Amino acid sequence: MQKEISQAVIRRMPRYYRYLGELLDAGVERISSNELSVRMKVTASQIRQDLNNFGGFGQQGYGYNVQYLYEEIGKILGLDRQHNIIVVGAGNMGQALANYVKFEKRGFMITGLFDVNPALAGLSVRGIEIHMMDELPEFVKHQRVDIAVLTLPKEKAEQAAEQLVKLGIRAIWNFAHLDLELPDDVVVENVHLSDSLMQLSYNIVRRQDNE
Ligand SMILES: NC(=O)c1ccc[n+]([C@@H]2O[C@H](COP(=O)([O-])OP(=O)(O)OC[C@H]3O[C@@H](n4cnc5c(N)ncnc54)[C@H](O)[C@@H]3O)[C@@H](O)[C@H]2O)c1
Repeated sequence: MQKEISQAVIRRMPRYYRYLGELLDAGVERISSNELSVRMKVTASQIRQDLNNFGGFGQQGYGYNVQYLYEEIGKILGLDRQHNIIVVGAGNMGQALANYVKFEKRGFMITGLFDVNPALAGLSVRGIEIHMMDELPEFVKHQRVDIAVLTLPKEKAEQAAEQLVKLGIRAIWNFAHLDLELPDDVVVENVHLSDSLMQLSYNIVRRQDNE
């Protein structure tokens, strides 16, 4: 059985991946955990500990091979395979996500948008068609869907998620403002930009109070 890795470690992985990608673009072939720690502002021991969860990857006296580490972390994060995505709720947020081309570079392919507003039927965003919700069962029957993105009003999110789960979708990237609770075999990532904004606000206030 695979060793269970803590979610805290997993949450740090995309950041390693991003930094290593930047190093690769800059032509850096190898890096020590000390150098990486200075760039990333985390301790070298944290980096070693994190990467040891997956078997290390470093060599004593050599450091890390950037290309190798980048690819290995990519595999850990499942970026070595294609994920087909549908977007449920083709309003501002849904269309903005569909317009973002960089997801494709990482293997996340948006294959369809879905909505209930008949005014959007048959329109497309960057060549990706907007379908009506009642077409969803047929779509899912013919096309593999790995992830559903929820960008519809909060009040409609729970019901839509249940429908998606019934249709066999096992991963949900939820942008609606509620924390979805779904069966254990469904993975959910709730994204709340406003949480991040409130965190920023807290730090602004704290700084002002200390001035
Ligand atoms: N998580 C975040 O950080 C974040 C940031 C911005 C917005 N949001 C949330 O994202 C959601 C969408 O925001 P928006 O600005 O794009 O809103 P919007 O009104 O522009 O778009 C919502 C779309 O969902 C469609 N819709 C309504 N009911 C539906 C259903 N049952 N099935 C499918 N589609 C349905 C509407 O017709 C509309 O096109 C909202 O819940 C909003 O609160 C979240």
